[in-house]
Amino acid sequence: MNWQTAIDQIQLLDVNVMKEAETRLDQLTKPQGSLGMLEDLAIQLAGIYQTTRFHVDPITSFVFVGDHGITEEGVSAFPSEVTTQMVYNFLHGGAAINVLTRHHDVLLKVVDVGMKDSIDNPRLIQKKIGQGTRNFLKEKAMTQQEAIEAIQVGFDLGVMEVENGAKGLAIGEMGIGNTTSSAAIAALLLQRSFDEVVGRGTGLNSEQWQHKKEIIQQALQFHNLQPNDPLEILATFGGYEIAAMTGMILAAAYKRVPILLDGFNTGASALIAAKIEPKSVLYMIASHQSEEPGHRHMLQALQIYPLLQLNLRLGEGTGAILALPILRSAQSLFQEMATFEEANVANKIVSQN
Ligand SMILES: Cc1cc2ncn([C@H]3O[C@H](COP(=O)(O)O)[C@@H](O)[C@H]3O)c2cc1C
Ligand SMILES: O=C(O)c1cccnc1
Repeated sequence: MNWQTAIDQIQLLDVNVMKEAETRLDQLTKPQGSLGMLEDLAIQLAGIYQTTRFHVDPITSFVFVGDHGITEEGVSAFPSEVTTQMVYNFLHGGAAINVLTRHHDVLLKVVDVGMKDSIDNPRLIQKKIGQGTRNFLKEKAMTQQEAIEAIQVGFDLGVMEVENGAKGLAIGEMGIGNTTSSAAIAALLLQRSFDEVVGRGTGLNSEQWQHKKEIIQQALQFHNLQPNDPLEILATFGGYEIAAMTGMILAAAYKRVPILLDGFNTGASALIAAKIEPKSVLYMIASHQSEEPGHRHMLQALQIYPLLQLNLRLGEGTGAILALPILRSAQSLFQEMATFEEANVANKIVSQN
């Protein structure tokens, strides 16, 4: 299915099931609202799945990989070769996302959407659209057609995963230089200052951070785009992996499953998805708030609230998997707690006089 056609079918959450969930939550043996955001989560999940008997497992975690031409400008603390080196690490099971997905029983899939190099390994899903993006200080990172195709990659993988039984999707990325792409997207879409949305990525010092801000400022001036054309913004400043994650978000909304976001780069994909189809936001779960300063502003603009704040600044989908126990807990509490009536617990304050 073409994603541009499919998104017209994205629906709102089921408000009737959400009301049913809310009523049940208020009958459970706890003061009303005392499970805080876990209650909001249970209600959101019921609305997404259109049933109060929802199950969030199995969840599949995707890492989308792409290289970035903007690395020529010295915007990352690491050389761009690290993208490929980390893909070998993913394939051998040694990266943080490998450990977390193993620990939490989640299937991990790694997708080459736009690496410079190619790795011939059956465990790497081959969906290369281009060999790294172009340097967006000088030209558009991708053509609109490339961006559309990269969105389709993520969309198709998401749809297929849900059709094969996944009840939820988690996204993450690997691509040296991609926080520069995401910061440019955020600066434009959020209309915020460079100090607010440009961070230190993998660990720039103050001088390098200043340089990164200047590069982004120059690039924004050079392309001079308006904030109302998400595809053009994505093509100009984005990456193949950022586009593919946008596609997977749209697929989750289309197939009515939750999409667990991670940090700053998934946030950029989410901003683009929200501009393309605002209803997609209803299916998003903000797992955590990253150390990248712009992430907070992204989540605020999307009006989604992070479950965790662990000072993570890694990516790969790590924060998404760390939030999974909270989703599972929300589900179990909602479905297994006794009601006041079942447990014979008084649910009204007894007057003292
Ligand atoms: C060893 C290593 C593992 C990573 N895993 C994720 N990232 C993260 O850092 C990169 C973005 O930061 P910047 O824009 O500063 O290059 C992305 O690949 C992101 O996923 C990593 C970075 C490194 C160095
Ligand atoms: O917030 C993130 O996900 C992040 C931060 C720094 C580098 N890469 C990713």
